[in-house]
Amino acid sequence: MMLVAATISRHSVARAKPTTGEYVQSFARLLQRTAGGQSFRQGSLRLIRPMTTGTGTQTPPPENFDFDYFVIGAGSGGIASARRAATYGAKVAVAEQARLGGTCVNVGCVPKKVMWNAASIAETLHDMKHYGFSTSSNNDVSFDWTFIKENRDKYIARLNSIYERNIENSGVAKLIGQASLAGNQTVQLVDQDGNSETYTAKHILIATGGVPVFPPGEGIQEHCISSDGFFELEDLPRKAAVVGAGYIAVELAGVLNALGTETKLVVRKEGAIRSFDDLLKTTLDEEMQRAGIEIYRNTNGVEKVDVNADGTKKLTLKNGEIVDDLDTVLMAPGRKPNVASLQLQSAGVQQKSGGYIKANEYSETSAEGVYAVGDVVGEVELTPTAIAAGRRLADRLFGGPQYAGAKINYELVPTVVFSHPPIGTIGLTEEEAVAKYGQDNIKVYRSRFVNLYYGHGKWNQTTNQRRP
Ligand SMILES: Cc1cc2nc3c(=O)[nH]c(=O)nc-3n(C[C@H](O)[C@H](O)[C@H](O)COP(=O)(O)OP(=O)(O)OC[C@H]3O[C@@H](n4cnc5c(N)ncnc54)[C@H](O)[C@@H]3O)c2cc1C
Ligand SMILES: NC(=O)c1ccc[n+]([C@@H]2O[C@H](COP(=O)([O-])OP(=O)(O)OC[C@H]3O[C@@H](n4cnc5c(N)ncnc54)[C@H](O)[C@@H]3O)[C@@H](O)[C@H]2O)c1
Repeated sequence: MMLVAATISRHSVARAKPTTGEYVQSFARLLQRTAGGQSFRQGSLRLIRPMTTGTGTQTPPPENFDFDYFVIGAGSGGIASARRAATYGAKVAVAEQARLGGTCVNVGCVPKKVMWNAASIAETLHDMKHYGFSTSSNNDVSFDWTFIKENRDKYIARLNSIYERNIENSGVAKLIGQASLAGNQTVQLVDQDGNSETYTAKHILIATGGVPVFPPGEGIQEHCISSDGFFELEDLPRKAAVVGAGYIAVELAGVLNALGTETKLVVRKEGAIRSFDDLLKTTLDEEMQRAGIEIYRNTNGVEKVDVNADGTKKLTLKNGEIVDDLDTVLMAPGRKPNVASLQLQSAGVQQKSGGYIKANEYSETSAEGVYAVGDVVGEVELTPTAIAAGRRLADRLFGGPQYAGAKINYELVPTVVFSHPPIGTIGLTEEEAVAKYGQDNIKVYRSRFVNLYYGHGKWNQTTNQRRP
């Protein structure tokens, strides 16, 4: 019993040493609070009873861990892994500091796809005349950004609730707060009021995802938004610059352009999505321009952002070009791992280039009993890979001998860019294949054809060109 109190005083913040009874009550209160009053599956929690080892490190005996599995981050990978582990009867907790569902649900795939759908409808409306449709005499179709934003936000709130129910129905304990590693097999959780609790777990999964980055440059941090900010926009921008050349840049530039924003895409080198096959990137480049996106090439990036007297923004690019009169500047130069709050060093978790967590194909980090999946490991930053890695890890840890070899393979992952038009790819690019197998061992088959959608009406048979 003394040992319980010792754990509390060691880990809890700004509190008098409680008695065991107080501890049990406070733990029960925390569970009530974090689980929204819902009860966990019977027997899913135990008291912390630490032992002092010869080195002074307190390590609970295995049978006394609070949880079999403590997952940090309730995003794509974390929730999938936690719920899978619970199906095997493991005692599981998932800690989340923000909204359930993580990046994909709140500021990623889901709201992006809602906007991609809106943009696709705008394009269909544009094409309708080729199919015999017409509107009233002035041919006007209006678009209400506020309407789509409010409905999108409501949909996401509904998804947050569905995630909450799914977690509860799986018997996983939901803990709200910021989690960090606190030494061997121990996690500290600080809630929004600053209260801190400590939990022990046999296995700890880090699934904390990533966050957008801003490149260095005068005025960039203050006057630009990231993809997170895009989903907070209250109005459709009149004129916008999107800086970046990856998935997010081309996807959001495509949405803005299709919905009516005068859109500039600013890339550092010759074009966008440079890691994709040449056929894909050149076709997309042509299509983006045809749709009206102006591409600023070989800019080397943004030097600075100024605000004009009328509140519009001016971009000065590193090649000297100016992009002026902008009401929105969206920065999409990549993301970084969300590790700042984790105290990785306290458990000996090593990082690699870019700050990503080093994890092997079994999702094991350099610290025993600590694992990492999803964007935080910086392999293939997609929702299905985070889910697959999370589930395979749970299978291996809790699913019995038939899953002893379960691991994640990041090769041959299909991927789609929700550009306009969308593009998809899987496996090596031609360039990578040549580098790997030699030019003589590679055969390339190309097929190019006019989609029937354009064949009728939109295709000018005389010039053999697409009509606007
Ligand atoms: C704009 C955009 C569009 C995208 N579109 C697609 C798409 O179409 N298809 C696709 O496959 N992928 C897409 N992605 C990528 C996809 O969202 C991510 O790959 C995926 O969400 C990664 O899942 P994760 O579990 O690694 O992390 P996340 O989903 O980011 O979850 C991490 C969670 O951990 C929480 N957290 C972080 N630190 C702590 C802490 N210390 N304590 C407690 N909680 C913590 C975070 O709040 C977050 O909820 C998109 C991303 C963006 C930004
Ligand atoms: N459809 C999807 O599946 C989807 C959609 C969005 C995001 N994602 C995932 O999220 C990840 C992050 O997306 P992202 O677009 O932020 O990153 P990204 O790594 O795909 O692209 C970032 C781009 O910005 C460029 N860049 C870097 N620094 C720059 C600077 N200072 N100025 C101008 N450009 C600069 C880079 O050259 C790169 O092309 C993606 O890699 C992808 O895995 C997937």
